[in-house]
Amino acid sequence: MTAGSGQVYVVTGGCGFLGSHLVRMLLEHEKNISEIRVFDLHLDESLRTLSNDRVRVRLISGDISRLADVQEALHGSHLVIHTASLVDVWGRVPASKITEVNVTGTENVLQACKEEGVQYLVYTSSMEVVGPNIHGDHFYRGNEDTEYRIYHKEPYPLSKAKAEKLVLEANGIKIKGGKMLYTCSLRPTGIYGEGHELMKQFHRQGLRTGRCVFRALSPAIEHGRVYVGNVAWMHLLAARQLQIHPSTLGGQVYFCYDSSPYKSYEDFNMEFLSACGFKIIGSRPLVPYFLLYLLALLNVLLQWVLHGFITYAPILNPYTLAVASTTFTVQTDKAEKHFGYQPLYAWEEAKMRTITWVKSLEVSGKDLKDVGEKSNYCCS
Ligand SMILES: NC(=O)c1ccc[n+]([C@@H]2O[C@H](COP(=O)([O-])OP(=O)(O)OC[C@H]3O[C@@H](n4cnc5c(N)ncnc54)[C@H](O)[C@@H]3O)[C@@H](O)[C@H]2O)c1
Ligand SMILES: CC(C)[C@@H](O)CC[C@@H](C)[C@H]1CC[C@H]2[C@@H]3[C@H](O)C=C4C[C@@H](O)CC[C@]4(C)[C@H]3CC[C@]12C
Repeated sequence: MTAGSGQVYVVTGGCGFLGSHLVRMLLEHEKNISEIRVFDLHLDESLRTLSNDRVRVRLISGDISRLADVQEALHGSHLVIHTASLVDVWGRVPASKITEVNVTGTENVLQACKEEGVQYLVYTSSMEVVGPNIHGDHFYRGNEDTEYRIYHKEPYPLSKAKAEKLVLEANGIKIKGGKMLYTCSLRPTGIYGEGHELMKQFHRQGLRTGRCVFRALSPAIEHGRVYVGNVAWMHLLAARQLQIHPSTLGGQVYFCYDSSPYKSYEDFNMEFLSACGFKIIGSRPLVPYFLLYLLALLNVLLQWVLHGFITYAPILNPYTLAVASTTFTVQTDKAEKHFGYQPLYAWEEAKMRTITWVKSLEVSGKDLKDVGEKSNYCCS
């Protein structure tokens, strides 16, 4: 197939953690495309070099919350994978900004699909549109049909739930050219893998404490995690099959899953950090929950006091503690049944790829210098 004879895909948020893996996945495994438009507020110029004689990678700088930017990016395209989002549960940005990007931005994508005659939209949603809620209701090996007391108060999950609802309701609407728009929504659980910003923070934090991770969460609380490569693969397959079987996938939601083990958030992270000599201290939480909650409240107070002077957004706050302390695991085969999804990467490979990347953080030495670590000190 010569360049230019295939389809044009738009990946919003294509320079992000998931987005950049998705662009590479499309380049490697999707033979029906001739152009990938990477639409993002913050461009990663290295993606431009991924163009080859078959597929052009075109970087488009734009703001998803500006309709004109989105219309221009979607003009003449065939399909949109909408991953752009402000992922913030730490109070880094105002709630209004999260709504503007995640909800208004999604409205703009839908409006642009309608006006530009783009027939297919795959939306990157999140487990958070379901939970966990702050009541501590566990979601244990649940699926897309599991009843759950959904309760959102925080801006981020609220925005993802609103955006997903808009996307699903838009399935089947008439668009320019008399065609119909087909949409589906993918709900990843906690994504891990090469480039995960939060893992970088945990690594840096661990270096500051002599490669010791002090257990704060009960090991009995399980959190579903999914490898970024498998999330990208599921998006590719959903995009492909939405075009072939729109009545099957249209208006549907799918949890993203693979064979990553069910573990507590901390124990799962140690699967990678232990390869760098990190050790987790304590077989059960070292501090009582009420003390952790008080620390979380103190962080909220400090964030409020420092607001306007500096952005104080520590990992621990009442919301992240509640989420981390509530089991949320999925067990489903809906994506396999509807569009033949099977994880592309087995757990062992996903683990080794992630370990290789975490180890590269050490080789870069930047983290070590930042925390003044002199050697590979390992706590006893
Ligand atoms: N990371 C996870 O654990 C996780 C889990 C479930 C779902 N998700 C979802 O996956 C998607 C990608 O998340 P991620 O972890 O890769 O986050 P990320 O922050 O790495 O990527 C988001 C991208 O969106 C871009 N963006 C933000 N605001 C924009 C705007 N106004 N206009 C255009 N682009 C904008 C950012 O520049 C970034 O490149 C999001 O929709 C998120 O809700 C993430
Ligand atoms: C300070 C400790 C208690 C520390 O271990 C807390 C971990 C906590 C910051 C994370 C635990 C679960 C994470 C969330 C989960 O993986 C799913 C998410 C959905 C996604 O759409 C956005 C990110 C997140 C909310 C993710 C954020 C970090 C955690 C709360």
